[in-house]
Amino acid sequence: MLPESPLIIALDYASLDAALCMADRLDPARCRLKVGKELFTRSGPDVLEALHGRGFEVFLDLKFHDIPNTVAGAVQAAAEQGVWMVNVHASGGRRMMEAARERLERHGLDTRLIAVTVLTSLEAEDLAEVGVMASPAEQVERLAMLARDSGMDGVVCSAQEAGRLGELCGEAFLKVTPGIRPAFAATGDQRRVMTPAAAMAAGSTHLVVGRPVTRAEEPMEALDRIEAELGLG
Ligand SMILES: O=c1ccn([C@@H]2O[C@H](COP(=O)(O)O)[C@@H](O)[C@H]2O)c(=O)[nH]1
Repeated sequence: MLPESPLIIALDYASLDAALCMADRLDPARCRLKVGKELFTRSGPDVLEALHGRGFEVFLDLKFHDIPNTVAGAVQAAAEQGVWMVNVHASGGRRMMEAARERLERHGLDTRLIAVTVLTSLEAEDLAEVGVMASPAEQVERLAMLARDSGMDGVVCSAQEAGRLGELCGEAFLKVTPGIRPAFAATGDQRRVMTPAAAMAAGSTHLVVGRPVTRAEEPMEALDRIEAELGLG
């Protein structure tokens, strides 16, 4: 793995075969991979073993959100399967995040643990409908500071908030940003989006890219274009 590559490709596929077909076209020296709810629910831990066997570092994006004891157990289970990164929802609260952190420490597990702030598919009206009257930027700041104070290594946020979080939480605090949309890609269900180059300039530490690559007619060409935009390779 080239440590300077910020790219995490989201393997959002409905079968293990389809996911591995894409993984076999990718290079662990050029990107990390993300396994999310759909693929993990269909394939279970087998997908992690298969990707680790191919040399990839894996972000298990299951966004745990439950009572502290349950989330701590889930985070431990993920870490014991060797994933590079795992996440919880910051809105699960301080005690939940602290329990997850404490569990990893107690077992000597060094998996990165980050917290989702406000999903990149949400905008102000969506937050208002669920009773959050703050703007997305304000809510992201609130949850990011809580996540930092609860021992998280970083957060999932949109690139639009990354710069401000750098000021508030420091450069070393991870800003993992989905909602990455190169100029050639459709926005789809995402709302708080940015291009790859703009996201890096804004302070993202990692870029999560799914459909702009995985649903492209020529996925490798799409990845090449993103890397060229970032000056990689
Ligand atoms: O706030 C969030 C948190 C997670 N995601 C996940 O990232 C990818 C994005 O995929 P695209 O196809 O590039 O939109 C996807 O797996 C989401 O579950 C997010 O988009 N926003």
